[in-house]
Amino acid sequence: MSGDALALEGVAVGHGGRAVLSGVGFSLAPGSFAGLIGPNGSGKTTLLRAILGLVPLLDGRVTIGGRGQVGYVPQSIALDRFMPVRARDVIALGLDGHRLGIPLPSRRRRALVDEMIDAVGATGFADRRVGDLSGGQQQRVMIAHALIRRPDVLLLDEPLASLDLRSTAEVVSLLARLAREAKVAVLMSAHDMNPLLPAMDRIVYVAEGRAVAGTVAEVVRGAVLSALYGAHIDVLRVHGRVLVVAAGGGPHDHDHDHAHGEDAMHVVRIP
Ligand SMILES: Nc1ncnc2c1ncn2[C@@H]1O[C@H](COP(=O)(O)OP(=O)(O)OP(=O)(O)O)[C@@H](O)[C@H]1O
Repeated sequence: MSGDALALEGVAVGHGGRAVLSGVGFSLAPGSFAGLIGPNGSGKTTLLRAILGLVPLLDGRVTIGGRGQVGYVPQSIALDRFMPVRARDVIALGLDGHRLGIPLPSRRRRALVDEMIDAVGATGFADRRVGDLSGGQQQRVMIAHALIRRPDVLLLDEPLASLDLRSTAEVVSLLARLAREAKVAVLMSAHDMNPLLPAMDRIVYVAEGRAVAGTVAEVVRGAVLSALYGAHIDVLRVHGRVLVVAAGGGPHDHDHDHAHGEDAMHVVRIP
């Protein structure tokens, strides 16, 4: 653990005593940017919620470094379109989370909020109602909300879902820069690793109840993923994108098959 922002050892998580994932072990240094990648239903949300302490561990240990602070951007942010709350108010609410005792003086508060607005590039829309903002702008607001208390670890659950290509690339590079500059370890889940490839220092790949972790070069390999899936997997690199290809079964249009395991992401089946 020494010096790590986050360390998991032999972690098992699940629901109602039944494990969804087990034997999960990895650590993240401060300032690192990691992707938690896996098919729909593989346990990404459950693992993030377990790191937060919202789901009990069935086994193993989670250690948070530094001051032990974790920030979280949950999967779906239901922002009421007509809620009369400005982006800067949502960011300021992040300061109040668990704060007992004396509130911050308002000038100090405003300075912290302005600093965060600047850090996430929200200056142009900080005074607009959150409900009127685009998905990418709302994501920036929620990232600022989670970061304002300077957590040691920032967890984000599918922050790229529902963003267009351009906002996706912008949010990924923003998170990678914030990780480095704020020395926070960022762990974000995604079912497609491709948007994260330019930025990811580490990948935690979950499937079939287990996880493998390391650098992209170590993990995203046919032999490693075949062992994880328990089936022959090829990793193809096409025009800078990674395709994870499983032999067997019929050809799949994975965009229309979100209900089933690996087919719901970047796994293509070759007959
Ligand atoms: N509260 C719950 N009670 C019982 N089972 C649950 C609960 N939440 C999730 N599960 C089950 O645990 C498994 C993992 O779900 P989880 O939401 O962690 O996966 P995920 O990888 O985040 O999926 P997605 O990408 O679709 O969000 C699934 O089989 C799901 O049905």
